[in-house]
Amino acid sequence: MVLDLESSDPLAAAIAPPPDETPEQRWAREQREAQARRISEQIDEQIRAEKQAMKKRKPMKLLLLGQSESGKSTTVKNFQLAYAYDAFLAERAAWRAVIHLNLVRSVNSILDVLYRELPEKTIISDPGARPYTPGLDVGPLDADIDEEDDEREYLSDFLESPLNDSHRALMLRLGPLRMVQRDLERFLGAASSEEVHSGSADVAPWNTGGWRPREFAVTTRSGWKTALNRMRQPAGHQPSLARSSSSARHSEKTDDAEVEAAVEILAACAEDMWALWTDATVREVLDKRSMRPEEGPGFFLNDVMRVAARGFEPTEDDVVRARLRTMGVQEHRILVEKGTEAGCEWIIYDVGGARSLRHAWYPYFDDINAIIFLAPISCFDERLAEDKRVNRLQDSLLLWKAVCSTKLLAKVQLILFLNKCDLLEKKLARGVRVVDYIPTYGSKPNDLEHVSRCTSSFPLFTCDFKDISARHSPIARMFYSFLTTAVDTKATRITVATVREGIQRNNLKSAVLF
Ligand SMILES: Nc1nc2c(ncn2[C@@H]2O[C@H](COP(=O)(O)OP(=O)(O)OP(=O)(O)O)[C@@H](O)[C@H]2O)c(=O)[nH]1
Ligand SMILES: [Mg+2]
Repeated sequence: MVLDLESSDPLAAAIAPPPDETPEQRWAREQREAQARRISEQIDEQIRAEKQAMKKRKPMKLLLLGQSESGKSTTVKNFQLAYAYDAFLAERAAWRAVIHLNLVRSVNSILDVLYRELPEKTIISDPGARPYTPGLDVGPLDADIDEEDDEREYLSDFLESPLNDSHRALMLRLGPLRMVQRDLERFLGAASSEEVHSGSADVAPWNTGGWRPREFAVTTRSGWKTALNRMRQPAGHQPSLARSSSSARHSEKTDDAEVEAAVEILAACAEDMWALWTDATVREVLDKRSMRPEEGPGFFLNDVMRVAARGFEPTEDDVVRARLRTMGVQEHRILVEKGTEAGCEWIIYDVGGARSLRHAWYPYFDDINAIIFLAPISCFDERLAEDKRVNRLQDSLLLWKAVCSTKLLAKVQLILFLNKCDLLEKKLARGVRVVDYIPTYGSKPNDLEHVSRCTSSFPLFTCDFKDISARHSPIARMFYSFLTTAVDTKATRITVATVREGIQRNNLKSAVLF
């Protein structure tokens, strides 16, 4: 049988010339088709030229600013997810050790609190029961305790501790996690430590001459990229020149062995960690101390059975929620992989936000296209880790004021992300009252809508930032602000797209209308 292709292909049949086409009609059709081909070739050529131009164009430079734990690095991860997914995937496995560290840190900080509920005698009276590795310290890692309070509570707790023998046994079984924390911190380097220099470092050291030239500002050995690079080396990789000596190889082997040992200990402790987290008495003790690890950075206890399992592979969400602080300034190059702007390069500078690290920011103010300033809006009732006298929201406002008034940034687009809206909502729902921390809030409704929105009748957080921008910018500038939850990757993808397009066209529309 001969198959009539033309009649069996509906498309060919649809565009085929009519069978009774006259020579004039045929001439006209061929003219139309030639014209269509020319237009199509012109469009192809235009796209090719635009892509070429995109490649040649100067990269867009974006600087992320904000206090520590405001969500800057989390925002970078959202950019990578949206525009450099392959690069994001390449780093994903490397986050495993960081997530493990986040997990043990949560458990150890809970244990610290529980140890304070136990009379000291109880802890040391039964040392043989501790399945500890020699050299392991006993007691809390956290030195940030009010001694007097502790003693007072210790005396009363001695008489009636809510914890029983099975809690004590559980705590002892989880003891090896202290060693795991230390090993992982040593392995990941300085960025893994949450220790901050306390004291009264300036809110914006560049305004008081306290900044350093760029070459001293970049931390090459201790940032989170360095930590991740170490994790990314596959087994049997070629050692780098810097680490090719036999002692370096020896220390690499020790590191690998320690990380593997950490994985084993975590897997062995998984059920106990879950038992600790879900124990009603433990929760009561944490509540009594107003301790909410689930609202803190890098919280993975709800997923402990998955995260502590051997062979755990971090998901996208895990990576976005993982916490590793930024030291110095980290540069991320994002080559847009798809879409009309494929080939366009972005350089994102992610800075360390602690006060003691802000001296490194100033050299990056030069020659940038835009700044995203992150202010964690949920922090109205918290204090700075580096200076307990300072309210975190107040620090963000002062920092915003300093950035707005910096002359070198007068023509730079500033975009404000009022971040951590999810935590703000939870806090307000829990009954934490804004007026208790910001008396001027008065009797207005204590909900997200009123706290975060800027309206003439409820001028709170957003309005404060807007007023500062209007009053302190050297030349008039538009105010762009977004309410964000950077760990919500779906919602943040939309914000990031709006912001990226806006910066590219220098014409950003605000997501919040005023
Ligand atoms: N619940 C919640 N957590 C967030 C949000 N944004 C960031 N986080 C978490 O807050 C922690 C700190 O975020 P980072 O992005 O590391 O903060 P940073 O501003 O880079 O901090 P530094 O590097 O110290 O300057 C991480 O564990 C994030 O997962 C948010 O909107 N909601
Ligand atoms: Mg960071």
